[in-house]
Amino acid sequence: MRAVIPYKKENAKSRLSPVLSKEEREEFVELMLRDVVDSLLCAGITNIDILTTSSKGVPEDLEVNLVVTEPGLNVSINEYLRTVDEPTMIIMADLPLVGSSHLKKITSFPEDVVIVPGKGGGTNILFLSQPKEFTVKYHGCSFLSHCDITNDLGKSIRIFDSLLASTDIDEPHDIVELLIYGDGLAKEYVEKRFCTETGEGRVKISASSKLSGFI
Ligand SMILES: Nc1nc2c(ncn2[C@@H]2O[C@H](COP(=O)(O)OP(=O)(O)OP(=O)(O)O)[C@@H](O)[C@H]2O)c(=O)[nH]1
Ligand SMILES: C[C@H](OP(=O)(O)O)C(=O)O
Repeated sequence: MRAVIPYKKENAKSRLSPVLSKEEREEFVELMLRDVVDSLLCAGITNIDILTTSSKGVPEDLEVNLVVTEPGLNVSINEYLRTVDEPTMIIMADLPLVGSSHLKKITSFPEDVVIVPGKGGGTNILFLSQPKEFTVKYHGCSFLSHCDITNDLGKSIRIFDSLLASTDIDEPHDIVELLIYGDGLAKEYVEKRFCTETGEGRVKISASSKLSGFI
């Protein structure tokens, strides 16, 4: 079994630009990557490929294999899948709330394809028992696309339903979940910059006292 993490550091997480500078986002995405790698290793998944647009963006101390590709998420993953012959987990780098217990559970299901939905119709994790046959289609409503692709292949499917595994950190309000439920490096990073604001309705983030203003 192996895992592949698509990873682009350059100008990462542009949707967080209202609350983090380019340098901060690039620092933050690296910490989220470290959290994801840590969860994989804790789950016993040690064969980890990072599919990256530049080897310079990946910390040298991580125990991973680098696969450097041209930009383009779908094309690079689909090329990669043609080269693998064992069950493969495609896991995004922006999942600091995913824990080893989720990953162990995901790899224990008997279905051909396990999908962890992402917020807003995305796909956070795809676990493929036969990756060579599968073609991914990220962006748009990729969750439904991946269900359709699985059905068209005549494969069985399991949807893994989990708040923490389904929370990808894309937009400023996602940082609330990281502040509440996180326990890794990415959580430490946001704790220094933001705090939670409680009132009526959902918890919000605001800039911590060292920074100014509400978000
Ligand atoms: N290898 C590779 N990975 C990518 C590419 N684009 C995004 N990724 C990774 O794919 C995953 C999901 O991407 P997004 O959530 O859209 O992340 P992003 O592109 O940094 O964020 P936005 O700029 O806000 O869209 C993350 O792990 C990214 O690091 C790419 O062109 N190539
Ligand atoms: C890559 C994309 O990520 P999102 O933009 O939903 O974070 C998806 O899951 O299809």
